[in-house]
Amino acid sequence: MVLKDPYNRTVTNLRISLTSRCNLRCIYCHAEGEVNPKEQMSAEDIAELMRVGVQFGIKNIKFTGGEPLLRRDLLDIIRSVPPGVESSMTTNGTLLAAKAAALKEAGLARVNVSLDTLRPERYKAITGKDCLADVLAGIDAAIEVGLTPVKLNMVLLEGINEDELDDFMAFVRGKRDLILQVIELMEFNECKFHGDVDSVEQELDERATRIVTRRMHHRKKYCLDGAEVEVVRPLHNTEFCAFCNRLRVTSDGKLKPCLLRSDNLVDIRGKHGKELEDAFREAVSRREPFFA
Ligand SMILES: Nc1nc2c(ncn2[C@@H]2O[C@H](COP(=O)(O)OP(=O)(O)OP(=O)(O)O)[C@@H](O)[C@H]2O)c(=O)[nH]1
Ligand code: SF4
Ligand code: SF4
Repeated sequence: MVLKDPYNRTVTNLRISLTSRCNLRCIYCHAEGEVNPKEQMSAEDIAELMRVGVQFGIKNIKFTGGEPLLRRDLLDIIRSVPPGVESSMTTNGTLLAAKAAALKEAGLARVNVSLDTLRPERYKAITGKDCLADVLAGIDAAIEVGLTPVKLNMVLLEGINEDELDDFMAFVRGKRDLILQVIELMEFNECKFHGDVDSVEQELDERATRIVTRRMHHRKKYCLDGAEVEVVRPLHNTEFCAFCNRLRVTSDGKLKPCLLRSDNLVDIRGKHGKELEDAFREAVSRREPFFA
């Protein structure tokens, strides 16, 4: 049975934050909208939630964080993804190289890697750590073992990396396993680095040889000179919200109907069986497009 919210949006995508911890300190981090959680869902609770989700029509599961690779039981969690469901993970990539093969073997389909710059000194300025080489090794390893397509998540930051768009396109050009995602910064805490995604879209509109509209969020995917570029522009974008099919789960066990709201969460801590199913239905019924 596939659940629909009151705005006729089906929910097929479950995004589970596995931890709020991270080994980086990005200047713009929104921590998936979580505010200092103290608890963490157990692997067993996550497995049960995924089974309930599948009962209600979930087809894709995304593991996020913080940094999901910091969870010691990550492989167990991936192994418990129900059959027939595609699982993927968004990671900062710093710890990926050594773990890519095991992730693939456990059943993970693909990864998205956060990478805002290809220049070591900028990487350190943005994330607080001088470890760009580790991330690049992680991307190579992910491609090598087939965690593909690997999407590079580049958050557009004014005055910091807007001049690197062509470098990023050159980086993904001709590599069928690599997709560039240019992401609009979401300002949770007054952040002054909001890059101009509209101009990027305009430029891509002019240069692209093919433009595809994805079902999810109606995101645009541009093909140009052998490079594939997707633009993620959520702010004040009513179409993005109208085609949102995602339900989030915070690392401490709350269903979160919208990334940008924290006032309508459904607590699932200690809930099992019928109670958990009811909570799932309740969370879907609380979903509203943020920008309407
Ligand atoms: N407002 C909003 N932003 C989102 C949503 N989903 C993803 N984003 C933004 O998109 C960025 C990239 O998301 P990822 O976790 O890498 O995954 P994705 O690109 O959305 O999903 P896939 O294409 O399935 O890999 C996130 O950091 C958010 O900034 C959403 O539902 N609402
Ligand atoms: S890698 Fe992601 S979770 Fe970690 S600090 Fe950066 S933005 Fe936040
Ligand atoms: S802002 Fe909320 S409703 Fe809009 S796309 Fe993001 S999660 Fe969905």
